[in-house]
Amino acid sequence: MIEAKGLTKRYGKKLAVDDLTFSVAPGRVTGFLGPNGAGKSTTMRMILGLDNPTAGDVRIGGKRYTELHHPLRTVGALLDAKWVHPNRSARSHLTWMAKSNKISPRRVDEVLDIVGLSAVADKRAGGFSLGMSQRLGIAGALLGDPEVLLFDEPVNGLDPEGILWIRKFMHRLADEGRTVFVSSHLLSEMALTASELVVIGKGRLIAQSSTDEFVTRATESSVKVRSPQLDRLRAALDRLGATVTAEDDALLVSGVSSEKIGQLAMENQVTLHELSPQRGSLEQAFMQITGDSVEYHADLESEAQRALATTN
Ligand SMILES: Nc1ncnc2c1ncn2[C@@H]1O[C@H](COP(=O)(O)OP(=O)(O)OP(=O)(O)O)[C@@H](O)[C@H]1O
Repeated sequence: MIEAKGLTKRYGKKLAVDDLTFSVAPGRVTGFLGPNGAGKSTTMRMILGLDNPTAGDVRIGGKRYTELHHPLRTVGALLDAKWVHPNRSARSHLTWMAKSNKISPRRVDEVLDIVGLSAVADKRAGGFSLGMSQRLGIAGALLGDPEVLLFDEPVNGLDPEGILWIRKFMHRLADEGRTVFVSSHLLSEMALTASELVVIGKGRLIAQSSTDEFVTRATESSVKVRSPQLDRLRAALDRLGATVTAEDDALLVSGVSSEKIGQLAMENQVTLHELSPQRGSLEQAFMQITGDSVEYHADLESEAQRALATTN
């Protein structure tokens, strides 16, 4: 469990992280979304004790990072996959990490196996592809068998196979009951990977909710209706004040729930061939929410606060 309360970081005049309060629960993958410069890396660095908050605090399992006796056994992180010394082999890099954290050298072979690098364990890390480097970084994060894992943009630059591997791996870690917090600006990827989202913009919290809720709340929801008596249904919808658009042999209705449309159809003896709520994509939701419109920001911030109030 990660809990941030009023987390704030100021660099000179720049407020990089502004009063962030959110929590990340175990047993699921939580995505950390925000446009470039939103403050994701700064937040992750504060979780890991690499930067001190200007105000507020962030705890892992109730403790600040600096209070953890064996940090690597509590929290593992992949921040930058390319920080490994290029002349070191994967095994010697991990052995060095294990030694300096009092972790049994046996664990090195275990994590190499978990991430599928056993066959290249003695090769120079400098010759690794990005995908292999990411796996090595993840092996390092797993060394202490930690409950909490942080990944900063883990799929950046990976090919589809590498992306799929990371996605499945995150799910596996969450299924093992771990807390998995992963930042990305690849929204469609997050929609497939994360079941929960923490969304920030300009250092501030915009939303914390399930991925489904986030998309439904942020994109205009409409309902597609097909019927052999569309004209009659349309007239009834017009009387109700719904917004109706004709689309091929169907109507797209917004402002009225699918339940209400079904009820209306029955009351007007209209046969329905389709009644399907249309969902927006995570991209649409994200662009709408983090777009530059100040008014919209204000709206969603209060909406986010309401959402938080109901979950607290
Ligand atoms: N050490 C620093 N000194 C001054 N400003 C900083 C420092 N680190 C970050 N910033 C600024 O703080 C803001 C947040 O940066 P941060 O890297 O946390 O964002 P991010 O969401 O991770 O962005 P990206 O997706 O581009 O990595 C940016 O405006 C950045 O320029």
